[in-house]
Amino acid sequence: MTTVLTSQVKRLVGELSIPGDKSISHRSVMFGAIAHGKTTVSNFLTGEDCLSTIACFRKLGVTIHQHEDKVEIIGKGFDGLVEPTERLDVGNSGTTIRLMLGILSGRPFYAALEGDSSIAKRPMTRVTNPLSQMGAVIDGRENGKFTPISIRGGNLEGFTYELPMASAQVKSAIILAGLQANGTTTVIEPSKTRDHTERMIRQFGGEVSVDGLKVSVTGGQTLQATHVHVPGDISSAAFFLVAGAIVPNSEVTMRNVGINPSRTGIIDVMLQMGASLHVSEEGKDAAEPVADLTITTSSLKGITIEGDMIPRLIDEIPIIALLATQANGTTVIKDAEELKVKETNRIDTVVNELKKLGASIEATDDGMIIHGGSKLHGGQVNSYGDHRIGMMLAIASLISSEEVTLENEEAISVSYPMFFSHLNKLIN
Ligand SMILES: O=C(O)C1=C[C@@H](OP(=O)(O)O)[C@@H](O)[C@H](O)C1
Ligand SMILES: C=C(OP(=O)(O)O)C(=O)O
Repeated sequence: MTTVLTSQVKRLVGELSIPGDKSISHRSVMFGAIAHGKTTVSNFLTGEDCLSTIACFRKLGVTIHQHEDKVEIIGKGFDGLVEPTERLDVGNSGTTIRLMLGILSGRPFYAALEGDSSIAKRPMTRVTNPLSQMGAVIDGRENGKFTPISIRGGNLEGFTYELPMASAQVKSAIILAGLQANGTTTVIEPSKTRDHTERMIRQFGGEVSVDGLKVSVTGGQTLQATHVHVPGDISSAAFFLVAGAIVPNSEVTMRNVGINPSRTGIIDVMLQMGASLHVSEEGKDAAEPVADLTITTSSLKGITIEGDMIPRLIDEIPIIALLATQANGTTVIKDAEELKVKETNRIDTVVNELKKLGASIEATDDGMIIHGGSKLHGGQVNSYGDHRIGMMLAIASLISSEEVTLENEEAISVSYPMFFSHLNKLIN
């Protein structure tokens, strides 16, 4: 679908309640399914990715009731999962397929997994290799590299694995397998990635040991059902943080946003660039910290973003690139090769689409260089089916001097179905 976006907006003012965190919503269903008893979830994200996770676990025999953002999962432990009679369709969701492979690797049955045309291009050996080493039998297209993937789980042996890339999905898949393995499983990360899986193991009464970049679990633990209140998604809030910073005379407040330190790179980077961003009313929402965020328009300066900062803001790089087009000076983003294996190659799509609107931006092997101070003009842009690219372009349009049309706008409902209604609330 093609849509005409709103351009030349004078100011954004108001308050938003940001929908639930996508990573935590996926995990709430998965942990609810492998725990014993009735897990209840509130503020669940009803984005398409999380609905795919619910659909897959129903096919694995789990009873799940969902009404809007309330979910109930009747868990019967790992042993309660049954062989699915149909393929498991993960839609557009990398988190669903990779974490689910971790769970299935210890189950004594066969399952086949597939997703959409974007999932078909995303690398799976990063999870299938370590899970095979632990004892699962996995195959897939092109010698196991891509979907469709088939898996027959089995008796797993714990091991120690050094992650070749900073990936919370791979870390989580191995930990979920480790919970079913003989002995101890240890994952060593190159940089700290989001730790929602580790936090959730504890929330469900399990044990996990974390020592710097080393995470270990012992197999055979029994997890107990609990209540999960999902905090607002900082990756969704990021679009309005940037919008509030670059649309003149704006002031936007977002309530109850998750501020887990493994996710707050966007806050650190915006403050370093000179954004007027205020973090208040900090509290702890069960296992995860939350806060209210207020952004007002300010002048910004270019910076370098690299190293351990990258995993802390990996999904925010498209919107940070837009922010950088409005800063004084140059912003350099390095060490972000992982962007090439997301819903699209996000180095290429960000650079190509922002160029169409007049940005001065170039791709590098591991990131991009953005020269600030660009006046954006109108044009026809495309999300290429990538929700974060679609939302970044909708925010770019707010400061464009002419009409911007967006192709494949529907991708946005993967992570933020109410994105346009929230945006319109701030415009009016
Ligand atoms: O574990 C998770 O919930 C996620 C981890 C990240 O992916 P990688 O692990 O591939 O970096 C992130 O990009 C994705 O949106 C969600
Ligand atoms: C990369 C993302 O998600 P996933 O890997 O779950 O598809 C994302 O939401 O930006």
